[in-house]
Amino acid sequence: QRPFERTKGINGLEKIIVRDDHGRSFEVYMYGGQVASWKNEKGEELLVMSSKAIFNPPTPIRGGIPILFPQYANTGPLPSHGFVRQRFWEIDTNPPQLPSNSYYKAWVDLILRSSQDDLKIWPHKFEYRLRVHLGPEGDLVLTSRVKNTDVKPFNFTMALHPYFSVSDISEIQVDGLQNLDYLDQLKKRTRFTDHDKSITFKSQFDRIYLSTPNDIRIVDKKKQKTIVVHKEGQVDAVVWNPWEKKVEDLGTEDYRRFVTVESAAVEKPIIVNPGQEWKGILQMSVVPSS
Ligand SMILES: O=P(O)(O)OC[C@H]1O[C@H](O)[C@H](O)[C@@H](O)[C@@H]1O
Repeated sequence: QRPFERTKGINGLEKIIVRDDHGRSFEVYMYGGQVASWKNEKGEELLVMSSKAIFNPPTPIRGGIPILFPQYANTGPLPSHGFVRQRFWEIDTNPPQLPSNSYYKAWVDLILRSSQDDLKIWPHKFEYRLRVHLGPEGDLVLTSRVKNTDVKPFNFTMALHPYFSVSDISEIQVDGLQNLDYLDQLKKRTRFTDHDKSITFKSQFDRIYLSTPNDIRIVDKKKQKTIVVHKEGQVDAVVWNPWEKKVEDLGTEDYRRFVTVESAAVEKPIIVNPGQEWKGILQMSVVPSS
């Protein structure tokens, strides 16, 4: 394994920096296990951090890739989006092997175990293992493994919430979600079917697409790039842009620079039996397009 660098980030919060041999890199904060940066070989940042992000626990960090677990949004009794984005994760020094272990060149393994306090709000013992790695082409991959270390089954909803950098929100389109059902979060999660050829953005947008294909594309004509979002083990996808809606810790013009396309499990909670493990993959790559 390439050694990773453990250093102090904003406000003294600890972060890990991982680089590969081609000059690509990513950064993960121990707080939230949250990826805060992903750069290609030219040093270009591919994710967005809010210009007003607050690096002060227990406030969640606005930007990068928050992990929303064990509850997506306010779909249950927990605080919105669960609590792991507000916990301090640890380095996983002895992670169980993944099938494709030899393929990893630049990676880090983190772990979060439920604490006594967590058990008071969500009474299920778990271990959440997160591997973040750079693939051979500079793609960023998050492998999540959630183990039930308790004596009874539990279920959860979740999402990985990347703030993808785009040239301009009004210039991009999202492809791969045509003819699917979605829950419109701006209409009390009413169910509709999307008959548009592709998604474009003209105002606030907040939808949970249900049982989607594995690949979704964010086409950015201005940048001549396409971001491919590939997901496994999480059947839904959330697409969000707040537009003019006031978000406390987001700069007023920040919404123009990002879109979130989230790998999610919302409609059908994931059930994990005692001693068993759920695995999900989110792979993000940027490819040229005309
Ligand atoms: O403000 P947060 O709790 O970080 O949530 C940010 C956003 O997350 C998701 O994308 C939801 O679909 C949105 O409804 C929500 O506004």
